[in-house]
Amino acid sequence: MSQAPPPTPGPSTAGPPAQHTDGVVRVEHLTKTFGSGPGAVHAVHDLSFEVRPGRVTGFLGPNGAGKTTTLRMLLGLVAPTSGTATIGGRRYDQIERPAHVVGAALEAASFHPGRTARDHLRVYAPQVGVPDSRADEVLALVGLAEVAKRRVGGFSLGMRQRLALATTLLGDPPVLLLDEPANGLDPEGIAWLRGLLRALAREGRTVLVSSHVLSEVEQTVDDVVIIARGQLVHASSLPDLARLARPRVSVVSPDAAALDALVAAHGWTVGASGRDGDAASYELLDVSAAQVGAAAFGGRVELHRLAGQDVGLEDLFLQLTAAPAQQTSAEAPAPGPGPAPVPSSTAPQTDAPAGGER
Ligand SMILES: Nc1ncnc2c1ncn2[C@@H]1O[C@H](COP(=O)(O)OP(=O)(O)OP(=O)(O)O)[C@@H](O)[C@H]1O
Repeated sequence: MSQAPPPTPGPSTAGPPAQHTDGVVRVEHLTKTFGSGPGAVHAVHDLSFEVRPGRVTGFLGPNGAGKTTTLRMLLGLVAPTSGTATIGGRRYDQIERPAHVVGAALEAASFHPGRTARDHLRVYAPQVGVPDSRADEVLALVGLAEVAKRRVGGFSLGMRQRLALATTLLGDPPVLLLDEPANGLDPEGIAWLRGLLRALAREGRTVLVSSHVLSEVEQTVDDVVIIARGQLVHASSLPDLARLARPRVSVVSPDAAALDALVAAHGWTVGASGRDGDAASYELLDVSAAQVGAAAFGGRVELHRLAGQDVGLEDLFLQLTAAPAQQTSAEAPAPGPGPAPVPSSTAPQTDAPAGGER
């Protein structure tokens, strides 16, 4: 794929200036239940978070966590059961000239296969209220200038993703909501996307990017909002999330009593423990294998296993999203400039078969 030049979407190139917005995306006690009764699907439950301008925020969660439903509520495509979702303090239906305030790319956009990339954008340009020439500007921004006259039917998934992104940029919006934009991009394309999103945030835009894989956006995002089962599990800056990743040591001794005493004497934090006859196993947190090994050697405790593990961010993400939903950002040191977390309810969720509103 060809590289796009650095993005320079300025208001002067995109028609009339956007209406004033502080660019803050705010979700407050947002709940969406599809259907009712025993078949109801609790897609989003009492979800609250805030996304700030000038930063790229990863909106993360496993498949079915409720990311797309939340984005659809922000865009007025799905009515919340309760709670509010606003952009710059307004609900989507209250925003005048919304294409100049928020650009959104949800799931795989559908394009007329017989149209060229340029024509696709020229169809939208008058609706957005920008001149035709804006089509070529945004094609250049997303690295599609060379294929502007090719029919979209022959485009790869990655090229379609770029075209979807170009469409969102037509109105030069200060807020971008992108659902899995890295989907279908090759590594070079992902590196390119990272550069573009970071440049757009540097210009002061609010950039919210959803993904079900943290590692995909780890090098792109400043902040993370992590959800699971429709509820918030963590919101902070990325460095604060990284601080939650705790080193751990797995240790096994055939002498359970001796290992119990050693663990108790050192006051190590026990993540998990088990028994097998006279043998004991422990998973210890915030301690290194070298420290445990030295203590066992000094205390003459026989060990049959000693293994240290650094918990990577992806492991942490899996742990957070696998556990019952709970707010963990309070554990993180000084939240810094990340998204403001709002504790979510820990009411149990029931996943029921889909059906109802789309
Ligand atoms: N129109 C609908 N009717 C019924 N259930 C729905 C509807 N839309 C979404 N759901 C359900 O809501 C839950 C959340 O779905 P959603 O698409 O928001 O999750 P997601 O985090 O975006 O997942 P993915 O990463 O797979 O896109 C899922 O159980 C899904 O099946």
